[in-house]
Amino acid sequence: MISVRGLTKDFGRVRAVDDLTFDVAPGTVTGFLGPNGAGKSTTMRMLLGLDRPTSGTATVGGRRYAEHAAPLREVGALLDASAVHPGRTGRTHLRIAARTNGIPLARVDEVLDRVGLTGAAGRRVKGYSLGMRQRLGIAAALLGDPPVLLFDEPVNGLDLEGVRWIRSLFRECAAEGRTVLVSSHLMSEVQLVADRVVIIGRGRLVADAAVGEVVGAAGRRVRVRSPRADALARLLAERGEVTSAGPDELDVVGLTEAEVGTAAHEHGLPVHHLAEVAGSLEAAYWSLTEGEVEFRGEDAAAPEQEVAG
Ligand SMILES: Nc1ncnc2c1ncn2[C@@H]1O[C@H](COP(=O)(O)OP(=O)(O)OP(=O)(O)O)[C@@H](O)[C@H]1O
Repeated sequence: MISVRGLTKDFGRVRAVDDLTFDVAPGTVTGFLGPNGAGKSTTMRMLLGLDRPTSGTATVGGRRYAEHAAPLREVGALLDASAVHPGRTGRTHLRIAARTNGIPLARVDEVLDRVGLTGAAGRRVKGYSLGMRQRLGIAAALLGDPPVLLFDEPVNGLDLEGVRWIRSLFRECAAEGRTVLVSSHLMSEVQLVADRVVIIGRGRLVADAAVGEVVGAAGRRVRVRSPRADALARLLAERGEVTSAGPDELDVVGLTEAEVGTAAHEHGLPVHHLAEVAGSLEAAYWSLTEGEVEFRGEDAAAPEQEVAG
């Protein structure tokens, strides 16, 4: 269980985290989202005792990091996969961590196996690819078999197979009853793997809810294509909210597929395509964090996903 209460962190005049309160429950994967500079890393660092809160508390299992007798057994974290001595082998890196934390050495080979690094364990880390370093960082996080896991941008540097692997690892960890908090800027990735999301902007809480709830709030719509889109738009505008989605294409909010199809049919307007479009986490994220972003391109449009059928 992760518990954040009134957490605030100032760096000089910059308020990086601003009165943040949320919980992350065991048995779930929770995505931790926010624009660059929103305060995700700072929050994670405070959970790990690496930064001291200006006020408020960040606890794991009911205690601050420093209050745990054996912190690696309580919380495992992947923050910066490059923070490993390059001259050491992967196995040596983990053995040192095990020894200094009173963890049996036999655990080292178990976690190497779990992250698929057994074959490379005897090689020096400087020869590792970015993906292998990520795997080593994840092995270190799992070393103490902790009930709470924190991952900061864990997908960075992983290839497609690595991404699939890490997705299933998160799910397995949650199924084992662990609390898994994963920060990411890859919205589609989070939508695939997370049960819940905590979204922050400028250090403040923007959303803390189930993924489905957040996506639902972004609003589903019906997309319809017709060679007589103008006439159809006039007709549908009497009943719902209609916007142009491209040449001959409309998006309709407030009507079902059946209502759009029936209305078109009744007025003899041809329809070449008709489908419900699901709101994506990305669309929800943009609408929730609008105004929370300090630096953003002019046309950061949010792509949507079409629901099959
Ligand atoms: N050690 C520090 N000294 C001064 N300012 C800092 C420090 N660490 C973070 N900040 C500032 O605090 C704010 C939050 O940064 P943080 O790295 O926590 O955001 P983030 O959400 O993790 O962003 P990103 O996705 O870019 O990693 C930013 O304005 C950042 O510049």
